[in-house]
Amino acid sequence: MEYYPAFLDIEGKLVVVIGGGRVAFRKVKSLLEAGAKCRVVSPVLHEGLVEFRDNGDIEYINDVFKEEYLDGAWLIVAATNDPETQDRVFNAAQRNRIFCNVVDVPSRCSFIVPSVVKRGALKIAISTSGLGPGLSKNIRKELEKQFPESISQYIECVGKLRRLIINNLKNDDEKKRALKILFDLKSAQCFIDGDKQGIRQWAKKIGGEEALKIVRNYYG
Ligand SMILES: C[C@@]1(CC(=O)O)C2=NC(=C\c3[nH]c(c(CCC(=O)O)c3CC(=O)O)Cc3[nH]c(c(CC(=O)O)c3CCC(=O)O)/C=C3\N/C(=C\2)[C@@H](CCC(=O)O)[C@]3(C)CC(=O)O)/[C@H]1CCC(=O)O
Ligand SMILES: NC(=O)c1ccc[n+]([C@@H]2O[C@H](COP(=O)([O-])OP(=O)(O)OC[C@H]3O[C@@H](n4cnc5c(N)ncnc54)[C@H](O)[C@@H]3O)[C@@H](O)[C@H]2O)c1
Repeated sequence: MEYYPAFLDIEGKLVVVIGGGRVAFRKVKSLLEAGAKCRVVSPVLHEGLVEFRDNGDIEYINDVFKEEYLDGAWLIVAATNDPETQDRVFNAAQRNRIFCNVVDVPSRCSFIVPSVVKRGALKIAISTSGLGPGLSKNIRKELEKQFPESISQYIECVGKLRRLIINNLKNDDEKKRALKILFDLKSAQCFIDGDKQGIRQWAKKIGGEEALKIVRNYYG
């Protein structure tokens, strides 16, 4: 299967999760982190989901799957341990043209969930197209070592400096030159190492005093 990778704006949109076990909990957790509204349908709930329910983080329906519970969904996750229910959820989703993740049958997923390295605005999504989810997880752990938390500040700086370049430099060649320096990965290493002098030199080359002011907010 050749998948089309994309990042979804799921903020405030309803995702219906059928099933309330460990896998449902993992999917709900990441959906909530992305700002989705979650409706969980299951007669039994994993302890993490009980906590979400008690905190008012999810809408909980204490019942077995019924098609009407899919009303209003942008996405559906079928995370039960019952193959017949998984089939019914998938068929209803197909009929209604709603993307559906069937956690135990890759061939019945109209979307699959990647493993994700999260470093502020930087998200590195990893998938094996369903061949080895455990491998995706281990690749994530390796990449997390290469991209420590401090890289989040670098990404924030890059965003601000890029706006500065776009707003201030009208000459195409100058803009290109500044963007090339901006995106040079050597500067990422300066942030990882806490190399203030390197960061200042980088900023100065990009946009002089104005750029320096921006990075000073992060590194004095
Ligand atoms: C990435 C991650 C995202 C997430 O779930 O948030 C994710 N699975 C994760 C972990 C994980 N899943 C499984 C294990 C045990 C080891 C192993 O089997 O490998 C572990 C490891 C663990 O739990 O430690 C078992 C498993 N998974 C699927 C099946 C069904 C099958 O393959 O037939 C079975 C067998 C069930 C059984 O045996 O009954 C199916 C899928 N799992 C996917 C995603 C999609 C493909 C992703 C890709 O393209 O790589 C896909 C197709 C559908 C989907 O779920 O979207 C998350 C890691 C998050 C992280 O920590 O970074
Ligand atoms: N995709 C993945 O990442 C992944 C990882 C591990 C396992 N799995 C597979 O995912 C499935 C779920 O795993 P789990 O560990 O969460 O299982 P689990 O047994 O902990 O949970 C299953 C849940 O489904 C609910 N349920 C059963 N029938 C239902 C129905 N008709 N309507 C609503 N809810 C119903 C149960 O109440 C329970 O809460 C299993 O088939 C497992 O093999 C997938």
